[in-house]
Amino acid sequence: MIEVHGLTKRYRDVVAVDDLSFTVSPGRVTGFLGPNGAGKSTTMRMILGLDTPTKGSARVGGRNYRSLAAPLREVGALLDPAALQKSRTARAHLLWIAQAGGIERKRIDEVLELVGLGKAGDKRVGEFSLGMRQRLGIAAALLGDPAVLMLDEPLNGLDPEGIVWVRTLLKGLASEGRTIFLSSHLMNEMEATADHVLVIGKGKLIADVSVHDLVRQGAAAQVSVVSPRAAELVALLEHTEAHIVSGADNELIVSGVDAAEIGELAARHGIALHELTPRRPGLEEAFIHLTRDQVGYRAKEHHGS
Ligand SMILES: Nc1ncnc2c1ncn2[C@@H]1O[C@H](COP(=O)(O)OP(=O)(O)OP(=O)(O)O)[C@@H](O)[C@H]1O
Repeated sequence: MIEVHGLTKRYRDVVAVDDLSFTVSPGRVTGFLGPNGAGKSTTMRMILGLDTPTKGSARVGGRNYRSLAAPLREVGALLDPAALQKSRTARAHLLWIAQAGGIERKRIDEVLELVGLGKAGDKRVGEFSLGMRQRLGIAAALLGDPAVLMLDEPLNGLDPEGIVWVRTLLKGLASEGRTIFLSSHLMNEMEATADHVLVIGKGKLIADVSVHDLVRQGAAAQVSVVSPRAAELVALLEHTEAHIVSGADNELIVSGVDAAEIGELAARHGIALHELTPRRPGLEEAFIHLTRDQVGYRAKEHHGS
């Protein structure tokens, strides 16, 4: 479990993390979402004792990271896959970390196999693709077989097969009862990977919600409509509750009315439809909706104070 309470980090004139409190529970994958500069990396660095909070606290398994007796066995972390010594082989890199963390040598081959680098152990890290470096970073995080995993942007640079691989790995580790915390701004990938998300903006917590609820509540349902007579359909829809979200050429994205209503309306006027598809809003839309609401709320709050 990760517990963050009132966590704050102020750099000279920037409040990177602003009075943040949350809990990351074991047994599920928790995504950490927020736009660039929202404070995700700074939060993760403070949890790992790499940055000192201006205020507040962060605990892993009930303890401050710096007071953990065997940190690699408690928390595995992937922060910056570029921070590798290029002349070292993958195995030498892992050996260096294992020795510092008091981890037995035989674990190195196990984690190399686990991340699909079994045959690349003796290759120099400098020859690795970004995806291979991510895999090596994950191998390093798993060395101590920790109960908590924290990964900053682990999907960056991975090809689709690599993304599916990380997703399957993380879900499997969560189902063993581990705490999995990963940041990403690839919303759609997060939707398929995480069970729960924490969303931050400008260092503040905006949402702490299950992916299911966020998607369900987050955005209005939309219908995609394609018709060779789209302009006429737009004119007819203007007399209904419909809201045209976007319209390009023959394609319309409509909210406020359902597919059946649009189909009936078109049929009554003899307008052919080439496509009529209800669209389930994704995490990306839900996220945009959520952050937009937050801006309005903040503005009101500011006005009143
Ligand atoms: N060492 C530092 N000195 C000064 N400002 C910093 C420092 N580290 C981070 N910041 C600032 O703190 C804010 C939060 O940065 P952080 O890297 O934590 O965000 P992030 O959510 O991880 O963003 P990204 O998705 O781009 O990685 C940014 O405004 C950043 O410029």
